[in-house]
Amino acid sequence: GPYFLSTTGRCGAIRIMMADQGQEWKEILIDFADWMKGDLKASCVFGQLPKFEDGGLVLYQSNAILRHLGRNHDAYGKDGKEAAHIDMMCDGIEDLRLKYGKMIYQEYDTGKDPYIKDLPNHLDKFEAVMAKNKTGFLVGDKPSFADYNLFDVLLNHLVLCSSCLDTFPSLKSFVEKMSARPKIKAFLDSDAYKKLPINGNGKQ
Ligand SMILES: N[C@@H](CCC(=O)N[C@@H](CS(=O)(=O)O)C(=O)NCC(=O)O)C(=O)O
Repeated sequence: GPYFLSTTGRCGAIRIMMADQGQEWKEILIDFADWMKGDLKASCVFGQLPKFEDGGLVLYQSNAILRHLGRNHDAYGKDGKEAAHIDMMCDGIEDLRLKYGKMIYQEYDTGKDPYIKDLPNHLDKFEAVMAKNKTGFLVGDKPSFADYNLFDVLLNHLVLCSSCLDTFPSLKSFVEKMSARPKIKAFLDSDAYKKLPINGNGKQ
């Protein structure tokens, strides 16, 4: 099965997607001291983790890994139009992930409260898409890699602010339904998941 060298920040959606598909994987969480020695970093295409290996395939870039899993597990839409919309949603989620990461890594103490205050202006966009699609997923009528990506981002934001979905019923229901999927529930309840920090600097 797949094997990946992970960091903390951008592997949550990958793990949840593989868990939901019943895929076993091996994972090495690289610790900061080892990383700072530099030789592993020098071997990474972009000098960054996660690194994902699946048979002979070696991939970097968390969203490319999600798309690879989407293609291989029928989680990339039923046709080109759905795939395009799934790509669009994944890119929108990436924009939110970048904002969240900037706050976490660069300005947590001063930026957390303003970030939480502004958060509804970003979550309302995903609420509208989820409410309009009516299937309980972002695009089409079954989970795509964009759904696993959104689910991970929302779980992280619920740790940051437990009430952040209280005014977004479609997103709240989405999180409840995804959390209740048997293989995801088992994974989220596992010690392996619980011991993982959300972000590399320990802030959440
Ligand atoms: N666009 C890349 C970004 C990867 C990235 O930022 N990796 C960070 C770790 S994390 O933020 O994803 O947790 C890293 O390797 N940082 C170490 C370094 O840049 O030396 C992706 O999506 O995978």
